Amino acid sequence: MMAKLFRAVIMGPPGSGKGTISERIAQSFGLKHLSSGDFLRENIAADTEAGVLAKTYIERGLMVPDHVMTRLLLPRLEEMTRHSWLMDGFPCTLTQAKALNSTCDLDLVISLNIPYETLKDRLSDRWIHPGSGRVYNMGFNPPRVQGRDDLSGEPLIQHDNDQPEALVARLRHYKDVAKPVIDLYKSKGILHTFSGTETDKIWPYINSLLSTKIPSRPETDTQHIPLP
Ligand SMILES: Nc1nc2c(ncn2[C@@H]2O[C@H](COP(=O)(O)OP(=O)(O)OP(=O)(O)O)[C@@H](O)[C@H]2O)c(=O)[nH]1
Ligand SMILES: Nc1ccn([C@@H]2O[C@H](COP(=O)(O)O)[C@@H](O)[C@H]2O)c(=O)n1
Repeated sequence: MMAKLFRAVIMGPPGSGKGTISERIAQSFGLKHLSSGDFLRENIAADTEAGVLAKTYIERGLMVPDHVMTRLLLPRLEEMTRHSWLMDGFPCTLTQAKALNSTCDLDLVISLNIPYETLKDRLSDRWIHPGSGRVYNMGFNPPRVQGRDDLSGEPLIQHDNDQPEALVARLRHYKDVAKPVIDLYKSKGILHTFSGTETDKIWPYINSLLSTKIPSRPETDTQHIPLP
């Protein structure tokens, strides 16, 4: 018999650990990790119409407009009729949340609440493999060879907008746009907020919450179909 599918969203400011925690959730509970940042990078690499448009915003450190994000992501989510998934980085505005709402019913929203000083330290030490989006941190999860991606051996880069000067504006923007989204999910009774400075300390709480919501790994109960 097929298990009930589970739909979750993870929210948080830049550097709060959404990607890191999503990977752990995906591994432990078999949810498909869908990253809005990865979708954007795939579309940019493939030169799609939405990708070309999105690139002009990302290059300037700006948020991609709602209509581009929804046009890009909602069709992908609609295809995922047989998967449990965890969406990372979308929705991040009320317009995006309302659009997602009209596509599916979410079971759970995880919101990460991480102090500014922690975000600043993490991001100034974040290194990225531009080809895959794989993320490293020189203290927390360093690459095996300094400055090189573990899988491809290609050089890692840092983003200018991860540096403290740009971060203040990004965080202010996040707070403004995320507040009504958080309020919406709170009013639906599906919001769970986790605060702290270390992913390893937050993770056990998220793990036990999900253990009460997802009885078994979905891929043992559903057919596993790769993403198109
Ligand atoms: N020192 C430290 N670094 C961490 C911890 N958790 C995650 N990181 C690192 O912090 C950085 C940000 O983590 P991500 O998982 O990319 O955060 P995110 O919320 O997905 O960030 P955005 O993609 O910018 O939205 C990465 O370099 C991680 O390796 C932690 O507990 N301690
Ligand atoms: N809802 C979103 C999500 C992301 N962006 C833009 O993509 C960039 C990369 O995203 P990551 O999650 O991989 O950091 C991000 O800096 C934004 O420019 C967006 O606009 N809207």
